[in-house]
Amino acid sequence: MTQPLLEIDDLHTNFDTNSGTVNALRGVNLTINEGERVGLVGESGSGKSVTAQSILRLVDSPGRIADGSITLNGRDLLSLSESGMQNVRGRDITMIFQDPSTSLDPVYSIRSQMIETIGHNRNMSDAEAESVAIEYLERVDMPNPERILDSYPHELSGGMKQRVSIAMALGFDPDLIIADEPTTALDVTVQKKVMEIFKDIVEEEDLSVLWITHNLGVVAEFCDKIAVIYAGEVVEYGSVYDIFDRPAHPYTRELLQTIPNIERADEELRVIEGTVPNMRDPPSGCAFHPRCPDAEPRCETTRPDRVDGREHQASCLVHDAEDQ
Ligand SMILES: Nc1ncnc2c1ncn2[C@@H]1O[C@H](COP(=O)(O)OP(=O)(O)OP(=O)(O)O)[C@@H](O)[C@H]1O
Ligand code: NI
Repeated sequence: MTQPLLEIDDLHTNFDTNSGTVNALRGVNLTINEGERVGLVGESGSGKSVTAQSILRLVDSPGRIADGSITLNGRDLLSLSESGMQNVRGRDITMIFQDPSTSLDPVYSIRSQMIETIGHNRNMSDAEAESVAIEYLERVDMPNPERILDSYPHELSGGMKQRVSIAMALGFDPDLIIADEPTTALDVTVQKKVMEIFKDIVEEEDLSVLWITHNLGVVAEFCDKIAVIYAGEVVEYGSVYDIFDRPAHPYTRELLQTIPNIERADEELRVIEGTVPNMRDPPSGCAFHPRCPDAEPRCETTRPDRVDGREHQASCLVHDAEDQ
Protein backbone atom coordinates (compact mmCIF):
# COMPACT_ATOMS: atom_id res chain seq x y z
CA MET A 1 0.00 0.00 0.00
CA THR A 2 1.25 3.44 -0.77
CA GLN A 3 1.91 5.80 2.07
CA PRO A 4 -0.96 8.20 2.77
CA LEU A 5 -0.41 11.88 2.17
CA LEU A 6 -1.77 12.89 5.55
CA GLU A 7 -2.41 10.60 8.44
CA ILE A 8 -4.00 11.77 11.67
CA ASP A 9 -3.96 9.20 14.43
CA ASP A 10 -5.81 9.47 17.74
CA LEU A 11 -5.52 13.25 17.87
CA HIS A 12 -6.52 14.98 21.09
CA THR A 13 -6.62 18.76 21.30
CA ASN A 14 -7.68 20.56 24.47
CA PHE A 15 -8.32 24.13 25.53
CA ASP A 16 -7.44 24.76 29.16
CA THR A 17 -9.79 27.61 30.05
CA ASN A 18 -10.61 29.24 33.39
CA SER A 19 -13.84 27.33 33.50
CA GLY A 20 -12.30 23.94 32.79
CA THR A 21 -10.75 21.94 29.99
CA VAL A 22 -12.54 21.84 26.64
CA ASN A 23 -11.83 18.46 25.01
CA ALA A 24 -12.26 19.74 21.47
CA LEU A 25 -10.75 16.69 19.74
CA ARG A 26 -11.10 13.33 21.46
CA GLY A 27 -9.20 10.89 19.26
CA VAL A 28 -9.63 12.02 15.66
CA ASN A 29 -8.46 9.51 13.05
CA LEU A 30 -8.31 10.58 9.43
CA THR A 31 -6.33 9.58 6.35
CA ILE A 32 -6.00 11.52 3.12
CA ASN A 33 -4.36 9.82 0.17
CA GLU A 34 -2.67 11.74 -2.59
CA GLY A 35 -5.15 13.21 -5.06
CA GLU A 36 -8.11 12.64 -2.75
CA ARG A 37 -10.75 15.19 -1.83
CA VAL A 38 -11.93 14.51 1.68
CA GLY A 39 -14.86 16.36 3.23
CA LEU A 40 -14.89 16.89 6.99
CA VAL A 41 -18.52 17.49 7.90
CA GLY A 42 -20.30 18.20 11.15
CA GLU A 43 -22.33 20.73 13.08
CA SER A 44 -20.94 23.90 14.57
CA GLY A 45 -18.59 23.18 17.44
CA SER A 46 -17.86 19.58 16.38
CA GLY A 47 -14.12 20.22 15.97
CA LYS A 48 -13.66 20.84 12.25
CA SER A 49 -11.64 24.04 12.52
CA VAL A 50 -9.65 22.75 15.48
CA THR A 51 -8.69 19.73 13.34
CA ALA A 52 -7.41 22.09 10.62
CA GLN A 53 -5.60 24.24 13.17
CA SER A 54 -4.03 21.15 14.71
CA ILE A 55 -2.74 19.90 11.34
CA LEU A 56 -1.04 23.27 10.82
CA ARG A 57 -0.06 23.51 14.48
CA LEU A 58 -1.90 26.81 14.70
CA VAL A 59 -4.30 25.99 17.50
CA ASP A 60 -5.58 29.18 19.13
CA SER A 61 -4.37 29.87 22.63
CA PRO A 62 -5.09 28.37 25.21
CA GLY A 63 -5.40 25.27 23.05
CA ARG A 64 -2.78 22.56 22.75
CA ILE A 65 -2.39 19.22 21.06
CA ALA A 66 -2.41 16.83 23.98
CA ASP A 67 -1.92 13.49 22.28
CA GLY A 68 -1.82 11.65 18.96
CA SER A 69 0.19 11.97 15.79
CA ILE A 70 -0.02 13.79 12.47
CA THR A 71 2.20 12.74 9.58
CA LEU A 72 2.54 14.30 6.17
CA ASN A 73 4.19 12.03 3.59
CA GLY A 74 5.45 10.01 6.53
CA ARG A 75 6.98 13.02 8.27
CA ASP A 76 5.89 13.55 11.87
CA LEU A 77 4.56 17.12 11.99
CA LEU A 78 4.20 17.22 15.77
CA SER A 79 7.92 16.77 16.32
CA LEU A 80 9.06 19.41 13.81
CA SER A 81 10.68 22.60 15.06
CA GLU A 82 8.65 25.80 14.68
CA SER A 83 10.76 26.85 11.69
CA GLY A 84 10.30 23.42 10.11
CA MET A 85 6.59 23.86 10.63
CA GLN A 86 6.69 27.30 9.00
CA ASN A 87 8.10 25.67 5.89
CA VAL A 88 5.31 23.10 5.96
CA ARG A 89 2.74 25.91 6.18
CA GLY A 90 4.27 27.76 3.27
CA ARG A 91 5.25 24.94 0.97
CA ASP A 92 3.39 21.76 1.78
CA ILE A 93 0.00 22.65 3.19
CA THR A 94 -1.99 25.79 2.46
CA MET A 95 -5.20 26.90 3.96
CA ILE A 96 -8.08 28.81 2.42
CA PHE A 97 -10.19 30.48 5.08
CA GLN A 98 -13.84 31.40 5.27
CA ASP A 99 -12.96 35.06 5.43
CA PRO A 100 -10.45 36.00 2.72
CA SER A 101 -9.39 39.00 4.78
CA THR A 102 -7.57 36.51 7.01
CA SER A 103 -5.11 35.69 4.26
CA LEU A 104 -4.86 39.15 2.66
CA ASP A 105 -3.07 42.05 4.32
CA PRO A 106 -4.99 45.32 3.81
CA VAL A 107 -1.78 47.39 3.76
CA TYR A 108 -0.08 45.80 0.76
CA SER A 109 -1.05 45.56 -2.89
CA ILE A 110 -2.11 42.19 -4.24
CA ARG A 111 1.06 42.23 -6.35
CA SER A 112 3.43 42.55 -3.43
CA GLN A 113 1.53 39.95 -1.39
CA MET A 114 1.39 37.39 -4.16
CA ILE A 115 4.99 37.92 -5.24
CA GLU A 116 6.24 37.82 -1.68
CA THR A 117 4.42 34.64 -0.70
CA ILE A 118 4.83 32.72 -3.96
CA GLY A 119 8.41 33.90 -4.48
CA HIS A 120 9.46 33.14 -0.94
CA ASN A 121 7.83 29.75 -0.73
CA ARG A 122 8.92 28.52 -4.14
CA ASN A 123 12.32 30.23 -4.22
CA MET A 124 11.43 32.25 -7.29
CA SER A 125 12.58 35.62 -8.54
CA ASP A 126 10.02 38.43 -8.47
CA ALA A 127 9.50 38.14 -12.21
CA GLU A 128 8.91 34.39 -12.02
CA ALA A 129 6.58 34.77 -9.05
CA GLU A 130 4.64 37.47 -10.88
CA SER A 131 4.07 35.24 -13.87
CA VAL A 132 2.85 32.44 -11.57
CA ALA A 133 0.55 34.98 -9.86
CA ILE A 134 -0.88 36.04 -13.22
CA GLU A 135 -1.29 32.45 -14.33
CA TYR A 136 -3.31 31.57 -11.23
CA LEU A 137 -5.36 34.77 -11.29
CA GLU A 138 -6.34 33.78 -14.83
CA ARG A 139 -7.15 30.28 -13.67
CA VAL A 140 -9.53 31.59 -11.02
CA ASP A 141 -11.23 33.55 -13.78
CA MET A 142 -10.12 36.99 -12.71
CA PRO A 143 -10.55 39.43 -15.55
CA ASN A 144 -7.52 41.61 -16.15
CA PRO A 145 -5.01 40.07 -13.72
CA GLU A 146 -2.53 42.91 -14.24
CA ARG A 147 -5.03 45.36 -12.82
CA ILE A 148 -5.85 43.04 -9.92
CA LEU A 149 -2.15 42.89 -9.05
CA ASP A 150 -2.09 46.68 -8.78
CA SER A 151 -5.08 46.84 -6.47
CA TYR A 152 -5.42 46.68 -2.69
CA PRO A 153 -7.74 44.23 -0.90
CA HIS A 154 -10.34 46.91 -0.04
CA GLU A 155 -10.77 47.67 -3.75
CA LEU A 156 -12.01 44.14 -4.43
CA SER A 157 -15.39 42.54 -3.73
CA GLY A 158 -15.65 39.59 -1.32
CA GLY A 159 -15.84 37.09 -4.17
CA MET A 160 -12.80 38.59 -5.88
CA LYS A 161 -10.82 38.59 -2.65
CA GLN A 162 -11.66 34.95 -2.14
CA ARG A 163 -10.54 34.15 -5.68
CA VAL A 164 -7.28 36.00 -5.07
CA SER A 165 -6.70 34.04 -1.88
CA ILE A 166 -7.41 30.78 -3.77
CA ALA A 167 -4.96 31.86 -6.50
CA MET A 168 -2.39 32.63 -3.84
CA ALA A 169 -2.92 29.27 -2.12
CA LEU A 170 -2.67 27.37 -5.42
CA GLY A 171 0.36 29.38 -6.47
CA PHE A 172 2.32 27.75 -3.65
CA ASP A 173 1.97 24.42 -5.43
CA PRO A 174 1.06 22.75 -2.12
CA ASP A 175 0.77 19.03 -1.43
CA LEU A 176 -2.44 19.56 0.52
CA ILE A 177 -5.03 22.32 0.55
CA ILE A 178 -7.24 22.77 3.58
CA ALA A 179 -10.36 24.79 2.82
CA ASP A 180 -12.37 25.80 5.90
CA GLU A 181 -15.86 26.75 4.66
CA PRO A 182 -14.23 28.98 2.05
CA THR A 183 -17.43 30.20 0.46
CA THR A 184 -19.87 30.70 3.31
CA ALA A 185 -19.01 34.40 3.74
CA LEU A 186 -20.08 35.06 0.13
CA ASP A 187 -23.56 35.46 -1.29
CA VAL A 188 -25.09 32.37 -2.84
CA THR A 189 -24.44 33.02 -6.54
CA VAL A 190 -20.86 34.13 -5.90
CA GLN A 191 -20.41 31.06 -3.68
CA LYS A 192 -21.46 28.79 -6.51
CA LYS A 193 -19.15 30.44 -8.99
CA VAL A 194 -16.13 30.32 -6.65
CA MET A 195 -16.87 26.66 -5.85
CA GLU A 196 -17.03 25.77 -9.54
CA ILE A 197 -13.76 27.50 -10.30
CA PHE A 198 -12.02 25.84 -7.37
CA LYS A 199 -13.47 22.44 -8.23
CA ASP A 200 -12.29 22.70 -11.85
CA ILE A 201 -8.72 23.53 -10.84
CA VAL A 202 -8.64 20.80 -8.20
CA GLU A 203 -9.81 18.23 -10.74
CA GLU A 204 -7.50 19.40 -13.50
CA GLU A 205 -4.46 19.38 -11.26
CA ASP A 206 -5.48 16.35 -9.22
CA LEU A 207 -4.96 18.25 -5.98
CA SER A 208 -5.44 16.80 -2.52
CA VAL A 209 -7.97 18.71 -0.47
CA LEU A 210 -9.45 18.62 3.00
CA TRP A 211 -12.76 20.42 2.60
CA ILE A 212 -14.35 21.54 5.86
CA THR A 213 -18.04 22.32 5.90
CA HIS A 214 -21.27 21.82 7.82
CA ASN A 215 -23.06 21.24 4.51
CA LEU A 216 -23.19 17.62 3.31
CA GLY A 217 -24.70 18.81 0.02
CA VAL A 218 -21.52 20.71 -0.82
CA VAL A 219 -19.20 17.76 -0.21
CA ALA A 220 -21.33 15.47 -2.36
CA GLU A 221 -20.43 17.53 -5.38
CA PHE A 222 -16.85 18.11 -4.46
CA CYS A 223 -15.37 15.21 -2.52
CA ASP A 224 -14.41 11.55 -2.96
CA LYS A 225 -14.48 10.66 0.72
CA ILE A 226 -16.40 12.01 3.68
CA ALA A 227 -15.51 12.03 7.35
CA VAL A 228 -18.43 12.90 9.61
CA ILE A 229 -17.28 14.50 12.83
CA TYR A 230 -19.28 14.71 16.04
CA ALA A 231 -18.11 15.97 19.42
CA GLY A 232 -14.45 15.82 18.48
CA GLU A 233 -14.48 12.35 16.93
CA VAL A 234 -14.87 11.05 13.40
CA VAL A 235 -18.04 8.97 13.79
CA GLU A 236 -18.34 7.73 10.20
CA TYR A 237 -15.96 7.60 7.29
CA GLY A 238 -16.51 6.38 3.77
CA SER A 239 -16.84 7.25 0.11
CA VAL A 240 -19.49 9.76 -0.93
CA TYR A 241 -21.52 6.77 -2.11
CA ASP A 242 -21.17 5.01 1.28
CA ILE A 243 -22.21 8.08 3.19
CA PHE A 244 -25.16 9.00 1.00
CA ASP A 245 -26.49 5.58 0.05
CA ARG A 246 -25.42 3.34 2.89
CA PRO A 247 -25.01 5.56 5.94
CA ALA A 248 -24.56 3.59 9.15
CA HIS A 249 -24.24 6.09 11.98
CA PRO A 250 -27.55 7.59 13.17
CA TYR A 251 -25.86 11.00 13.25
CA THR A 252 -24.93 10.72 9.57
CA ARG A 253 -28.51 9.74 8.79
CA GLU A 254 -29.80 12.78 10.67
CA LEU A 255 -27.31 15.04 8.91
CA LEU A 256 -28.50 13.74 5.54
CA GLN A 257 -32.03 14.76 6.47
CA THR A 258 -30.91 18.34 6.95
CA ILE A 259 -29.83 18.78 3.32
CA PRO A 260 -32.29 21.08 1.57
CA ASN A 261 -34.09 19.10 -1.11
CA ILE A 262 -35.69 20.85 -4.06
CA GLU A 263 -38.40 18.21 -4.25
CA ARG A 264 -39.28 18.87 -0.64
CA ALA A 265 -39.06 22.64 -0.95
CA ASP A 266 -42.43 23.16 0.67
CA GLU A 267 -41.40 21.21 3.74
CA GLU A 268 -39.78 22.88 6.67
CA LEU A 269 -36.04 22.47 6.75
CA ARG A 270 -35.19 19.74 9.23
CA VAL A 271 -32.79 20.32 12.05
CA ILE A 272 -31.26 17.67 14.26
CA GLU A 273 -33.01 17.65 17.60
CA GLY A 274 -31.11 18.35 20.78
CA THR A 275 -27.92 20.31 21.10
CA VAL A 276 -24.27 19.74 20.42
CA PRO A 277 -22.64 18.49 23.64
CA ASN A 278 -20.67 20.75 25.91
CA MET A 279 -17.11 19.70 25.28
CA ARG A 280 -16.10 20.56 28.85
CA ASP A 281 -18.17 17.60 29.92
CA PRO A 282 -18.96 15.36 26.95
CA PRO A 283 -21.55 12.58 27.39
CA SER A 284 -20.37 9.16 28.56
CA GLY A 285 -20.29 6.17 26.22
CA CYS A 286 -21.19 7.22 22.69
CA ALA A 287 -21.25 11.03 22.67
CA PHE A 288 -24.30 11.01 20.39
CA HIS A 289 -26.44 8.81 22.65
CA PRO A 290 -28.50 11.66 24.25
CA ARG A 291 -29.73 12.71 20.78
CA CYS A 292 -29.78 9.33 19.10
CA PRO A 293 -33.11 7.84 17.96
CA ASP A 294 -31.60 4.32 18.06
CA ALA A 295 -29.76 4.53 21.37
CA GLU A 296 -29.75 1.46 23.59
CA PRO A 297 -28.80 1.35 27.29
CA ARG A 298 -25.25 0.18 26.48
CA CYS A 299 -24.67 3.32 24.36
CA GLU A 300 -24.71 5.36 27.56
CA THR A 301 -21.82 3.48 29.10
CA THR A 302 -19.73 1.91 26.34
CA ARG A 303 -17.65 3.93 23.99
CA PRO A 304 -17.82 2.49 20.46
CA ASP A 305 -14.64 1.62 18.57
CA ARG A 306 -13.20 4.53 16.68
CA VAL A 307 -13.07 4.54 12.87
CA ASP A 308 -9.56 4.43 11.46
CA GLY A 309 -10.38 6.49 8.39
CA ARG A 310 -9.43 3.94 5.75
CA GLU A 311 -12.64 2.29 4.56
CA HIS A 312 -16.36 2.62 5.27
CA GLN A 313 -16.74 2.45 9.03
CA ALA A 314 -19.03 3.87 11.66
CA SER A 315 -18.25 4.38 15.31
CA CYS A 316 -21.53 2.97 16.57
CA LEU A 317 -22.47 0.06 18.84
CA VAL A 318 -25.82 -0.51 17.15
CA HIS A 319 -25.11 -0.17 13.44
CA ASP A 320 -22.23 -1.71 11.55
CA ALA A 321 -21.17 -0.03 8.30
CA GLU A 322 -20.65 -3.43 6.65
CA ASP A 323 -24.29 -4.38 7.14
CA GLN A 324 -25.75 -1.39 5.34
N1 LIG B 1 -10.03 29.38 21.56
C1 LIG B 1 -10.85 28.48 22.09
N2 LIG B 1 -11.05 28.42 23.43
C2 LIG B 1 -11.87 27.50 23.98
N3 LIG B 1 -12.56 26.59 23.28
C3 LIG B 1 -12.42 26.61 21.94
C4 LIG B 1 -11.56 27.55 21.28
N4 LIG B 1 -11.64 27.32 19.94
C5 LIG B 1 -12.49 26.28 19.79
N5 LIG B 1 -12.96 25.85 20.98
C6 LIG B 1 -13.91 24.75 21.23
O1 LIG B 1 -13.53 23.63 20.48
C7 LIG B 1 -14.67 22.95 19.98
C8 LIG B 1 -14.52 22.75 18.49
O2 LIG B 1 -14.56 24.04 17.84
P1 LIG B 1 -14.35 24.22 16.27
O3 LIG B 1 -14.08 25.65 16.05
O4 LIG B 1 -13.35 23.25 15.78
O5 LIG B 1 -15.77 23.84 15.71
P2 LIG B 1 -16.22 23.80 14.17
O6 LIG B 1 -16.64 22.39 13.92
O7 LIG B 1 -15.16 24.35 13.31
O8 LIG B 1 -17.51 24.72 14.21
P3 LIG B 1 -18.01 25.83 13.14
O9 LIG B 1 -18.82 25.07 12.13
O10 LIG B 1 -18.88 26.70 13.98
O11 LIG B 1 -16.85 26.53 12.56
C9 LIG B 1 -15.87 23.77 20.38
O12 LIG B 1 -16.44 23.18 21.52
C10 LIG B 1 -15.29 25.10 20.70
O13 LIG B 1 -16.05 25.76 21.69
NI1 NI C 1 -15.06 26.03 12.16
